[in-house]
Amino acid sequence: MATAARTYNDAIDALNSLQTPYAVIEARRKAGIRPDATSVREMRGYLRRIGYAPGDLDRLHVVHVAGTKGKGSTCAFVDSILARYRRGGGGDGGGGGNGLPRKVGLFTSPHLIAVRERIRIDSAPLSEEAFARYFFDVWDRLEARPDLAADDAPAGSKPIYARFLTLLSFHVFLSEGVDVAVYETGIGGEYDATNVVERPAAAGISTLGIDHVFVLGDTVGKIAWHKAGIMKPGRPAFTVEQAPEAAEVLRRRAEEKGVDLRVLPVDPRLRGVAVRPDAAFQKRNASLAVALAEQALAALDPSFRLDPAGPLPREFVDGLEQVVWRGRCEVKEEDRVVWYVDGAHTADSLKMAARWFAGEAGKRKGPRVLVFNQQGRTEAVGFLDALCAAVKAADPDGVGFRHVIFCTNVTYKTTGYKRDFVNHQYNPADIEAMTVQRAFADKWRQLDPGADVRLAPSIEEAIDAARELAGEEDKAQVLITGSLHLVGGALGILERADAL
Ligand SMILES: Nc1ncnc2c1ncn2[C@@H]1O[C@H](COP(=O)(O)OP(=O)(O)OP(=O)(O)O)[C@@H](O)[C@H]1O
Ligand SMILES: [Mg+2]
Ligand SMILES: [Mg+2]
Repeated sequence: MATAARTYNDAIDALNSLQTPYAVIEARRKAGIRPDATSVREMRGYLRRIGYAPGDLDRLHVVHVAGTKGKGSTCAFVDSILARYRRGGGGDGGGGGNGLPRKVGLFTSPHLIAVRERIRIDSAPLSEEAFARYFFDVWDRLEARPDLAADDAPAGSKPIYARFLTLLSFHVFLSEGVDVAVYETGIGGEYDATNVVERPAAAGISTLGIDHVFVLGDTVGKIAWHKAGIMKPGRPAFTVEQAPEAAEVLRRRAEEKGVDLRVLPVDPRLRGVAVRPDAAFQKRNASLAVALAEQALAALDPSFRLDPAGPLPREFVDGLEQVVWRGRCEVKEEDRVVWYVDGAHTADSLKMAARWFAGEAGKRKGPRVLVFNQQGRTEAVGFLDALCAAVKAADPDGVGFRHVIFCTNVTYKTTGYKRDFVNHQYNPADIEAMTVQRAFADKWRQLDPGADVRLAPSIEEAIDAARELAGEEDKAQVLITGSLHLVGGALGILERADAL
């Protein structure tokens, strides 16, 4: 990388060069190579190479969140609550002086609209300028000290995409004086890049289910083992009610580690708090967030305690009710279309999304339309049954989706991918031939022979096609779901600008 190239776009190009190519992923899969403890050792090596020791991360009072579903939502709730306590910030919590957060960091994945939204300070995505500057700091430090910690991180090497971003977040937050940072794990927990954090203010495990089977295992128990890896001895840990197999693994792992793991029911203090959507899963996320935010505030001010008998302070209520977490259960209304946008991409979360859409769209007339993709995951064919059935069952006419459009995640018809969405991890030949989309279409025709099933080579063309499907009088009711990349691209197109 030439040192003259230093813009945001240059940073994203450099970052994209750290993606593991499709061929390498395939080779590893075939050889059965899974991540193991070397990944965290490697992270420690890189951390040292960019100038930090794991103990430096203690200054961030990290709230660490793992889980199959609801990680991002839980993190967003915690961030939004903490924002109300920021010194000089939002609510009247700002007057208190000591013991309040000065700056709050938020690290989430994947991104919806732009890479830089994964690293936020005081809820705002890092600016392009700051992202580029910090990005090349880290890049240069890695190159300047190739030999340091060569045992853990091979000399001359660079960390892969997600690990680089995690290192970048530490550099950003420590440089900016962040004193509470909320961290979403990438994949799993035990071997996740974020697991270099040794003394979190609190760890939280959201709802467990099946995802990333190749890396984490094919049962909820095996998956729970990985997620449990973020719990640290002597540090507070929380989870929500889980499937029995998962609950048992979490309990055992907590015991081994000497962690007092608290299993939270839906918090009764949420009664009367308008959490959106008004669904059980979101109340579980909110319950977890309340406990995590309380621990974070207590880490800065040991006298901070919520009244267990309730009610929640205004700051908590506002934080929960006013959270902004885009691409999840979003509704956007146009002249001829109501768009329902949700980034669900696992079997369980797609069921939630279908139920949510069926409930909302059920209040209106107009043809129901599905825009769906899930690139590179053939098992997603199996997610379509529940989606089809849930929407059909909730339709008084028993029709369900009248039109179904399967598209790729290519953003635009003519110019291809937005830079932030370039993905080397999928087989380009499959995208070109629309292999997965064809398999989805075949499946849907079996599930519902009455539906009009189509393919679209890009998100833009899928949206154009959906707009044509509005009834004479009634707006088309369009659910866009299956992939966060699809949803992010769609929001960018619908808003004709970066939705950031
Ligand atoms: N606790 C939950 N249980 C089941 N589904 C959920 C839960 N929380 C959220 N969802 C669904 O999953 C979608 C993604 O939520 P969120 O971004 O919070 O999850 P995540 O764990 O960060 O997922 P990702 O794997 O994309 O990082 C939501 O739009 C919603 O449909
Ligand atoms: Mg995931
Ligand atoms: Mg997420």
